[in-house]
Amino acid sequence: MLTAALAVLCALLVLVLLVQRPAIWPVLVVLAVLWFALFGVFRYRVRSWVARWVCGGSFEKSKTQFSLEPLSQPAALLSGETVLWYNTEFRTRLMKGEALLVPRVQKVLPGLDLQEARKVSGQLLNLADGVWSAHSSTVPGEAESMTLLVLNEETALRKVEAEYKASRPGYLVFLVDGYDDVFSDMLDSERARLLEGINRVLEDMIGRGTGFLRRVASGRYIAVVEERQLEQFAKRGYDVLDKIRALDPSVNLSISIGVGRGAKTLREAQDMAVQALDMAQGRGGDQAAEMTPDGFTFYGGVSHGVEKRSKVRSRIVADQLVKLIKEADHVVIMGHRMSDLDAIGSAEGVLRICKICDVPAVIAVRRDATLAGSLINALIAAGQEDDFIDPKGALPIISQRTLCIVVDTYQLGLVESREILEKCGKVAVIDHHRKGVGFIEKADLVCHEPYASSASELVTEFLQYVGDRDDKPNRIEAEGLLSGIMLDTRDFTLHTGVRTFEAAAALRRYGAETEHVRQLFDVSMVEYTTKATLVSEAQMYRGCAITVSGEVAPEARVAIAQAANDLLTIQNVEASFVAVQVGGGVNISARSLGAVNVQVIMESLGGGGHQTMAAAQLKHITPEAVRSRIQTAIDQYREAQKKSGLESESEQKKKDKQ
Ligand SMILES: Nc1ncnc2c1ncn2[C@@H]1O[C@H](COP(=O)(O)O[C@H]2[C@@H](O)[C@H](n3cnc4c(N)ncnc43)O[C@@H]2COP(=O)(O)O)[C@@H](O)[C@H]1O
Ligand SMILES: [Mn+2]
Repeated sequence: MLTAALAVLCALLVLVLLVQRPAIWPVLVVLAVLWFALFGVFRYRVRSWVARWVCGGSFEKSKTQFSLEPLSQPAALLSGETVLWYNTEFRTRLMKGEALLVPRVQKVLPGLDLQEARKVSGQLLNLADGVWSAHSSTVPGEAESMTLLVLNEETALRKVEAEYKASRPGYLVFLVDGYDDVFSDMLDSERARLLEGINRVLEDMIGRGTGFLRRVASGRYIAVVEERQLEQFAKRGYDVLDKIRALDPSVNLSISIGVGRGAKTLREAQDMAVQALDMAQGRGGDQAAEMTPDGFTFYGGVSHGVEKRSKVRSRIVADQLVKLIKEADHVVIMGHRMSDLDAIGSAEGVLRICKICDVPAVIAVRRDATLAGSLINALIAAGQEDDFIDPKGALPIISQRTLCIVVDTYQLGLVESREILEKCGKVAVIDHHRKGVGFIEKADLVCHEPYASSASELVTEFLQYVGDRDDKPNRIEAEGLLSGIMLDTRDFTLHTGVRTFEAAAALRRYGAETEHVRQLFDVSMVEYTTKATLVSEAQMYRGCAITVSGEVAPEARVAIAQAANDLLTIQNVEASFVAVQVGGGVNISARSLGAVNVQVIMESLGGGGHQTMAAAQLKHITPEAVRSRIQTAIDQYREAQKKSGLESESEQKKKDKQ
């Protein structure tokens, strides 16, 4: 700064002199020529004079300088950030042989950060077509600080490192979704054509690299490839999913892919791939799930899943559940926070199984924070008040022999009480939600069926395999289970399979009255008016109805979910999003009729759920900001749909009009 100011001052003085005394022009020219000539001849000397001036006489021609000069690595001496001296290696390898007078170090070594270079690991720099590690040590002294900089060329080493990383093995498992269902009724020739198509697509995908692919069972393949190839797959969003789907759009053909990436060993990569496949399947299939040491990443999942469930498995799980219950001293059953009719209905069904097994059991529920108050009240009125306990009240009865049965959620973060879960010696989980991250690990029994409509449907099936003929739920319990099914299928309009109706028929046989079930859904006047306002304020965006609102009455929170449901009954609404301010944040309920996967959209906002019913809770944000986040998420989803050839009807119509 000071130098620059002095230079400007000198230039100004010379200018004034030249104007005042034009006669000195020739003298100035001679002086300039002399300066350049002397500088050319003595430039190395000048540099050493400057170095001596700054470093003191002790460096120039000192033993230190003589020892640094022949060093095989480039070395330089800096004052502050100015290069005062450098050895021959530095000049030839980093300055292309050019000798610069006191340049700034960042000019010679772009990107150098002296603080970084001072660390033990040094700083990696890309310089002169190579990779260098820079190490420095500084003698403090503010502007007069002295720094010794030494550089090591690591180009070859880094190439080996990059190659090592790029050639690490990754493991993939491919599974054709619902293989038996898809191929069982097909003509042999048709099956052969499709299987050949799948083989071709997968061989083409894997064959491009150095890896290999093997078919290990019907509809199941494994592959081992290099990391560089996995990087390409991820970059292309696992477009193999689209290619498989496109093989025959008239059949519901899709695959799920589990990928183990970044593992230390091949065995670990295989374990990760199997876990990831489980995740992809648990989320409804037709997607790729990558597992790395940092967690899961999902690709695809824009189409409908294929049902994959067997009654045999249901019976096996029922037997295992009974065994666990009989081994326990107590059973504590709980659902998710802000429990609903499915959580309490299925919990009550499990409680009936415990009663059949003659093991003491209770449902832990916060009665001041539930959406199933109508069902709880009906059960209390029927004399079953002892079935319920506040989560805190349940803690004293829990021992290492106590079994905790979690229903209607698999997520650790959503359970009614984490303390109960942690205190119980054993845990069983019964859930129907598509899988996301954050699930309860190390459960002794997991019944996770994303193809079931509800937890109540699963528990109704178990009840058919437990106890004797007369050991059945009573009328109110059956109505609770039926209300759970009706809640999650939106009165049998969505997510229903043959087994949903079989379960409903069984509940009817146990005495469930549909009129009573309907009454469990009755709303208060404030809930109804809140819902009506939310519905009336909706705006359309790319086939989706979006409502954004400020706070609603706390006792009318269920209206958020109900408004999202009701918006779907409006023509041309493929999905609905109701965003309402709750404290400093915003809660969103999202619903669809199946053509749009709202789980994927809500996941992009940090929430989750399943294909037709999902939600998210955003913190520290205004409702209007949420509107634009929802719209961006819809845009991204629509683009992904377009890429997969699964454009929605409304989007297609809009295009046709243009
Ligand atoms: N952060 C999250 N991460 C993952 N998954 C999440 C998250 N937040 C919510 N979810 C899941 O998303 C779906 C939808 O939730 P929702 O709040 O929009 O709707 C649930 C209830 O509020 C709603 N409901 C309860 N009682 C009634 C009623 N009487 N009438 C209408 N609607 C009602 O129904 C939804 C029940 O969902 P379920 O428990 O999953 O069956 C949900 O899956 C969250 O778990
Ligand atoms: Mn629920």
